[in-house]
Amino acid sequence: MINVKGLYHDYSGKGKYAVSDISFHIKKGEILGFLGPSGAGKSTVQNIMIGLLKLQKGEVSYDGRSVSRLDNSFYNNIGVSFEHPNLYTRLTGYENLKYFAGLFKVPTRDPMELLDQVGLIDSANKKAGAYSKGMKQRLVFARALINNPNILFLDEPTSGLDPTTANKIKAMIKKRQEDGCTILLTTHNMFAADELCDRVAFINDGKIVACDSPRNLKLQYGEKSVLVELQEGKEISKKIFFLDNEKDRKSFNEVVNSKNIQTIHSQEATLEQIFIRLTGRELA
Ligand SMILES: Nc1ncnc2c1ncn2[C@@H]1O[C@H](COP(=O)(O)OP(=O)(O)OP(=O)(O)O)[C@@H](O)[C@H]1O
Repeated sequence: MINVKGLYHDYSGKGKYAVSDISFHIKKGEILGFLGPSGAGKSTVQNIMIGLLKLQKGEVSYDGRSVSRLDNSFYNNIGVSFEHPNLYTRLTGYENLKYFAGLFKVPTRDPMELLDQVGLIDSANKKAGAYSKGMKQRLVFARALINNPNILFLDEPTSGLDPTTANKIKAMIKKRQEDGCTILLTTHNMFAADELCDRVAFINDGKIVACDSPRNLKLQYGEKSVLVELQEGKEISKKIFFLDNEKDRKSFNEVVNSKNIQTIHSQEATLEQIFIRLTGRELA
């Protein structure tokens, strides 16, 4: 569906690339996560993909059609939710959605229904300028869905939201996916990436360093280990056994046979631990 090949971008024009040799694809109905720290190049790629930044070198295509040849019909079918809200602050939440709905030449959603779904129905008639940061973010998210897009670009859709609201937004993203929408989700948040994405691309210093499903990344790069709580006399102790290590495996077997085990937990690597292992950098 979406194909990106050998993408480079140089803001300075002096051969200093903000992103270089970026290649990936997104299948129809798939959620691909872009996970990386600030300045890694996530927004640069996203902006080239939606035509906000000019394509300098490489290819970006939608069903075989190059981004440099896209017309208005493309914009009728995409939804974009940026991290930094760009809203009409003097218009109410409802008016913002109504205004944006009017820009599309395709059937649009009922603004009130969307405001309800993102938990803003009680603030529908308040000016967007008086909204809190999290409310603005939800309004921008609702705006991205107003035209029932086939392709969604979401930048940090759940950052800074309380868990209940974040779960609502995640459920809406999943619902869009079930309806066949293809989604690029950009985030620093490994939990959001793990929960929502079919595949995750780790991006660091303008390059993709790994791209696979969260499960495969964990299997390929994580260390398999188990944490065991043991009762020894009156004492309870904890031990970690790394299952790729033969000596640890033997000791683990002995412990299992000793019947002193209170609890066993498998220790799965997190996407952040794998990111650090691959890049030497933290996500935050
Ligand atoms: N308009 C610009 N002019 C010059 N350099 C830029 C511009 N925008 C981004 N950059 C640089 O390009 C690199 C990649 O930035 P980008 O914004 O794509 O990263 P990001 O991963 O999206 O970061 P964040 O998570 O903070 O949004 C950084 O070194 C940044 O300083």
